[in-house]
Amino acid sequence: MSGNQILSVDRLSMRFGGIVAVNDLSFDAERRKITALIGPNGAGKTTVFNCITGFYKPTSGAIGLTHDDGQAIRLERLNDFRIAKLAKVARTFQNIRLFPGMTALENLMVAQHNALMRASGLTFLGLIGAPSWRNAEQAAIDLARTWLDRIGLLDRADDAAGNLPYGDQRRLEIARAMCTQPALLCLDEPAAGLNARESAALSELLLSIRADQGTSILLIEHDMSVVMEISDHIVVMDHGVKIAEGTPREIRDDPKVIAAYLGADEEEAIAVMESGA
Ligand SMILES: Nc1ncnc2c1ncn2[C@@H]1O[C@H](COP(=O)(O)OP(=O)(O)OP(=O)(O)O)[C@@H](O)[C@H]1O
Repeated sequence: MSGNQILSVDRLSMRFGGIVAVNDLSFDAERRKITALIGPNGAGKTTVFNCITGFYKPTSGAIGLTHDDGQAIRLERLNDFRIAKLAKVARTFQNIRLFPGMTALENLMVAQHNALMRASGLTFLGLIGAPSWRNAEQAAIDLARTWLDRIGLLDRADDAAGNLPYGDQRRLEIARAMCTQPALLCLDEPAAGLNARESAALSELLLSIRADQGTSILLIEHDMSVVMEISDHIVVMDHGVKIAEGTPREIRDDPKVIAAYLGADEEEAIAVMESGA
């Protein structure tokens, strides 16, 4: 870690009645890097996302986000709307949540609703067609079209989002999140259900977002080919706790991680590794 963190999760815990979904978890995500949060089913990954994005109020712990200009924001004190607006954290969900009856372009325009409402003077300037509103609307259309182009869907701008192939819908969701111009992009299993070609396109898109926009990315993903290829840093959870963190190479060779995925203990995992299985 370079000390240039955008996100700092400090001793986060989340309980649901008797279930401890996240237990005293601490990790950092570095600015302009891709950090992956991995672990077996039920490890607590989505719960961490829900705490970061304000869908859950953590039982205890702190979640700090620091903008480029040094402004520090405590996310656990804000609701989801303010986290999106003030902290500029955007997310996607495990299940696609596009507006299926709206066009691809319209889905990207909706994402810019807050900026457009401000420019419209809360609709008045929009109603009279003021130049400031028209400029803002054109800028929103341009941004939406830029992202459609980036994901290879410009020629399908006017098609209903629900009619697009599954892999295209996944990329459209990411484009929609990017239209909010986030500082931190949180993606919950973006490769779920994708074939090998679509997964490769996704990896390419995420690497280009990191390189071109300088956006910091936090990624939950079960597809290890994607995780190992694009992550700068990996945090591994099991049963609500962090069991390892490091580079893809360090994580790949960690017996604790292999044991967690096999549902075995560490010694069995070492035996599996040594057997070359
Ligand atoms: N709202 C909730 N109420 C009760 N229990 C919950 C709630 N949300 C999550 N849990 C429990 O917390 C634990 C962690 O769940 P979580 O969905 O965070 O895991 P995950 O690592 O994201 O799993 P997966 O990879 O399967 O999506 C599970 O035991 C789950 O049943």
